[in-house]
Amino acid sequence: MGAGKTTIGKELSKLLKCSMYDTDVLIELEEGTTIAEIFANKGEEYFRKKETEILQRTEEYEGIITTGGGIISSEVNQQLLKKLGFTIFLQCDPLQMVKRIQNDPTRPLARNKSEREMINLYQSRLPYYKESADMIIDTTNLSIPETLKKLEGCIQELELGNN
Ligand SMILES: Nc1ncnc2c1ncn2[C@@H]1O[C@H](COP(=O)(O)OP(=O)(O)OP(=O)(O)O)[C@@H](O)[C@H]1O
Ligand SMILES: O=C(O)C1=C[C@@H](O)[C@@H](O)[C@H](O)C1
Ligand SMILES: [Mg+2]
Repeated sequence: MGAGKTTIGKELSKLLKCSMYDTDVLIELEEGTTIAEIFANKGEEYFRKKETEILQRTEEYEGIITTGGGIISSEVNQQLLKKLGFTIFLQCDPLQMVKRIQNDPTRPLARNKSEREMINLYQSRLPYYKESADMIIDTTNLSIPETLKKLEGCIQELELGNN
């Protein structure tokens, strides 16, 4: 959460001239309300069910799919991520992410949480992020343009390796 998936995904899609879909945005569009409202009125379990449905449906989409930070929390999503495409994990020092998102009202799991609780959530997810990734990009201390440049370089290397 707060690693920059949506921000970087959007920029990368402009650079690569391809489509970009964000699972959080798709959920909000389909539900006609915000994630904060979904969590408040229907609960996290409902949100997670919707998230899996939307992730499954991205099989039909071409381009960049950016996901919610908790997408790897379920085994079914982990399997889907492996199956659906090439998965990139934007790794970042958790303290940097906490600073960006702590108490952000749009992120229900970041509200009223201490720094320690946020870091614990990240640590509990970390093995699954790593297992689900085809490529890991460390973005710690990188600005948005620097992250984009690093990502672009890694993708180019990969394309050269595949040719
Ligand atoms: N490398 C970066 N350096 C500084 N700020 C950044 C960086 N990447 C993203 N941000 C900022 O951090 C905030 C969170 O970014 P973003 O919404 O892209 O994260 P996310 O990974 O999509 O989070 P979520 O898992 O909640 O969807 C935004 O305000 C964004 O501008
Ligand atoms: O890390 C998480 O569990 C979340 C991250 C966001 O992208 C949203 O999907 C939602 O706020 C939950
Ligand atoms: Mg996002």
